[in-house]
Amino acid sequence: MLEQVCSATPYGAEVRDELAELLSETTTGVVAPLDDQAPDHGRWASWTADWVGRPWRETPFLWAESYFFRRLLAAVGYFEPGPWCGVDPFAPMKLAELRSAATAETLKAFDALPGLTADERDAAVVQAAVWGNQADLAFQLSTGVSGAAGLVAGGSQEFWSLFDTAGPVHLVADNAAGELAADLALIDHLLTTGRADRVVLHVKPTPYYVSDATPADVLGVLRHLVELPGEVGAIGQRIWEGLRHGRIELRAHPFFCAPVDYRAMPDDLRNELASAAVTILKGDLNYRRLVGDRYWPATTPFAEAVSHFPSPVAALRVLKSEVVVGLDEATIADLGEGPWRTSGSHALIQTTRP
Ligand SMILES: O=P(O)(O)OC[C@H]1O[C@](O)(CO)[C@@H](O)[C@@H]1O
Repeated sequence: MLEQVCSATPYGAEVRDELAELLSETTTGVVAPLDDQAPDHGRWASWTADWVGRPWRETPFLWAESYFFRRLLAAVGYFEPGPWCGVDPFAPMKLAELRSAATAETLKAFDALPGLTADERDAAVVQAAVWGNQADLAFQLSTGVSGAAGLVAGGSQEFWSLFDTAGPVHLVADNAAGELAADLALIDHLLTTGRADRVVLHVKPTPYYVSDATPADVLGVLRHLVELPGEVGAIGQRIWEGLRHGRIELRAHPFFCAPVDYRAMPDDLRNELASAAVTILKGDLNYRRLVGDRYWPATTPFAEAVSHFPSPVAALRVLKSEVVVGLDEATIADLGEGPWRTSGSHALIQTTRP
């Protein structure tokens, strides 16, 4: 990943040296504190206090991944006044993904939506939002992604049955490019079918996990959509208007890049999500932060694992890590010992109300 970052942007020797030091520290060294004065310094000081000075290999994986991305941004001068201030080191990868043949195919598929029955449309937009999560650049770098084998839990009907109360729907997004386009199509469907009268879209405040969506990526995807013909262009236009008129709100709370799970949500975010009719959480990392990043027995009830969450929840996720709950014994027996938990070949839709 660090090599990709170096070849995607012509950083000078100083930045390249910082990245080389980060590689050496994270693979063989001990955790160093942040040495920048970015506005989030104080927050990170409390999240890192327990781990500074300890070997990286002893730190919890969820924490290590997040801190690695925070340190990577510092190393490329993202927070310091200078030429690289605010320059997203992953932007070239995200742009390439948005312009790729695979994304073009995903977007083209949305043109079929108007010709489907209402039930088929319901199923198609949920399916696109779930499997869009396969397109994840950090994951592709670490595994080389495989095909889609099937859902291990839930389905479109279970998902839609959750939308029977008034109030805003919150969607906590994951990756940019094709996945975000599918999420925007889902938001459009929520609004056009009257399942939601307002949607709040949460993205990351700063670049993260290579392909995670930031506000700049939302604009990039939206500009791409509105230039396309057909239904996908119409979806882009409606989302654009939704943002202009407040039916859709965009947020980038700092907690979405925090190295801790959702049990530690700060009060402002908790209070906001408490008013949600439903919160939709996309992707593997959000799932790990939702249920807790632990090797749970897979039969642990989903409702039990997410009982701390302040609103009804729908998790849409491709499985990319060992963490999974809410499966039944028969499904686990069918899946057997293979790499289904981590290969990206299986997905799930899980819902619950508090
Ligand atoms: O983009 P997503 O679906 O959150 O996936 C991110 C996942 O990819 C990895 O970074 C690498 O497999 C996992 O650690 C992480 O949970």
